[in-house]
Amino acid sequence: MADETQQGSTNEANTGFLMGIFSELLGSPLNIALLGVCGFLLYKIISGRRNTGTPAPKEPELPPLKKQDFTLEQLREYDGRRKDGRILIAVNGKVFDVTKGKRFYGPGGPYGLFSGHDASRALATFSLGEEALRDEYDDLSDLNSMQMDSVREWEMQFTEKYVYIGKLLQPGEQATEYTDTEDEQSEEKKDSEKKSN
Ligand code: HEM
Repeated sequence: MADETQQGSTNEANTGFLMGIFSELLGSPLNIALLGVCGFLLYKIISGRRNTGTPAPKEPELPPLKKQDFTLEQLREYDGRRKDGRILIAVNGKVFDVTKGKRFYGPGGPYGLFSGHDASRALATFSLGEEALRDEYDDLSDLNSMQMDSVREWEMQFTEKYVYIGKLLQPGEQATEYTDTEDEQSEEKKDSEKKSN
């Protein structure tokens, strides 16, 4: 009996706690807007993943890109709408081929605005607004240490998942002349990644 009474008050406490979180979440227009954005992103990610019944014909994989560095202008060409649909994104000064993540970064995808851009500031500040994507080279010098840690974490995630193509060049910086051996090395890395997947 005492157990039942205790159980009852624990349930009440839990319900009260959940109600508290719920009213906190819906308590301000900003929170409601953020919940809306998150819901929209989840919807986009889930609907991009959902099987429609008839499997889409598999698109041929693009040939690997030669190792090379990019200026911001050159990077912009790779937004998934031009250049055979290839998509490149820079994170913390490194350019990655994210074409295989087309459902995220392709036109209409939840993170499509990053395509052909340096996404470092947007990722560091958890922002999906245009203001986080600069037209000029962004040295990120105004970000705080937590935001810089976050950029480095994203860089690690991208390094694990996608192929690194080259550096994002600062204004006036010369592009590196990569040798064919370096290209072969990145090919070998890609092959061994494919085998381990
Ligand atoms: C709060 C709302 C958000 C929700 C619910 C959400 C949800 C998700 C989920 C479920 C995934 C994993 C998808 C998968 O692996 O299948 C994902 C990946 C990702 N999200 Fe979000 N997200 C949110 C906000 C954001 C924001 C604000 C940014 C950037 C500023 C962001 C950037 C990313 C990136 C870059 C990926 C990785 C895609 C990849 O693997 O290449 N997300 N998100």
